[in-house]
Amino acid sequence: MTAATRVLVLNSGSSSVKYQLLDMRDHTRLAVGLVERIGEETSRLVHTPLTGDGGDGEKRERTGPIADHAAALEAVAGELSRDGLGVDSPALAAIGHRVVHGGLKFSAPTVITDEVLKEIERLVPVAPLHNPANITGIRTARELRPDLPQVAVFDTAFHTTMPESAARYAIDVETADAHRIRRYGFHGTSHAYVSRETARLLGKDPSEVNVIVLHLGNGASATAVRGGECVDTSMGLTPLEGLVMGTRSGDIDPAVTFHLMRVAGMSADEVDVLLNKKSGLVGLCGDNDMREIRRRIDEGDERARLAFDIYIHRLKKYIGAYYAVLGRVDAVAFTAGVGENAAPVRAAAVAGLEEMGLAVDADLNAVRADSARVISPEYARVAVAVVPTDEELEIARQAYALVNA
Ligand SMILES: Nc1ncnc2c1ncn2[C@@H]1O[C@H](COP(=O)(O)OP(=O)(O)O)[C@@H](O)[C@H]1O
Ligand SMILES: CC(=O)OP(=O)(O)O
Ligand SMILES: [Mg+2]
Repeated sequence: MTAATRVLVLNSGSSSVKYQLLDMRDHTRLAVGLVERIGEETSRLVHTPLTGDGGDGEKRERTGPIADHAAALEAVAGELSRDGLGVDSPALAAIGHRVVHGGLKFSAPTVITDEVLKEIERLVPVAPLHNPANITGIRTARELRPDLPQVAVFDTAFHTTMPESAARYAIDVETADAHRIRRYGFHGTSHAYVSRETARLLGKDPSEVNVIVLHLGNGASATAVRGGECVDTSMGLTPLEGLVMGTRSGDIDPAVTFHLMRVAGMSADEVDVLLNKKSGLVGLCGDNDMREIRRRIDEGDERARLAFDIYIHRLKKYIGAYYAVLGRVDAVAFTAGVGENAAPVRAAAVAGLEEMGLAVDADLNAVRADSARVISPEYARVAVAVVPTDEELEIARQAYALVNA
């Protein structure tokens, strides 16, 4: 009988599923893929079986409507089967799931029982774009392999070390406690992985370094990490607080909400949709993809320019804030889709911060690479780095460690 050493990881987002199948003996990727634009006519599945020696197999791509997350996961299971990597394989040790909101209960990876699933469902109102997709992923995977441990790895877990001074909102304590209103933070799996990889890049132990991690994807968040532990993060009760994002506003005066309800006659749900789906970059200029925004700026588009400037202004404020929170900063790490790929964002975010020891070398910043790298000049006191995130690998590691514990 084959030893069960593989882990399938499902990272279900609001309209996408990213997945990886890994062999945990040496962390070899056996297949990677993505289903995007779920629920639209132009859904796209890209599946790549990998040869195991680091080389890519033949990439398979198909477009056409995929109605929902359940259908997306069926399609993924089908693709894996075609390569002899089906979820029915006895080599599979666990399925690891990214779960965005774990509330107060979960600060570590957890084997999913009916009880755990119920708690994840209870948290839907505080992660309306994310937890429902995660739940569908879990249900579908359970139906496919009821015998296999399904492990939840929570975005919120890494942030449970935040001191109360950072985690509490300055609102009435009884009301806050009655409704579990506090700052939870998200993207924790990425912040944990990237802060560790940044320490490694500097040749130091994570316990020795203070890092500001800037996870800039569709959702975006900043975290202040002191000696390997999160001490502050920009997202709050929900993934809406903090930085300007693709479709989310990030920080606003909370009074905007009741102003919109009282004066503009909007319902709570309408405000929710406005701030989560019609704000951020898309609300400011109609596009949420940083590539498209840069292209428009190059053509002289003023709205795209303003959207970019607002995005950068907020980012810079958080760098300054977390510098102050940490007192001493060893590195600022850029990660996720925008952070890893958009050199103009990195350059603009630290421009003018030389007095704080922060600078970017234009040539190093322009290099395109898949590996972690320092992009600050030799003389700079603080290392600025690009550190690719790997939420799937981190989820696989945690899930595998748990089932083997
Ligand atoms: N080459 C690139 N240049 C600039 N931005 C990019 C590039 N590639 C991806 N992005 C940005 O990354 C975003 C997606 O980031 P990602 O981390 O994959 O997000 P998520 O996991 O939240 O879906 C895209 O919306 C786009 O704005
Ligand atoms: C929590 C969150 O914002 O996740 P994502 O960036 O995947 O939307
Ligand atoms: Mg992401």
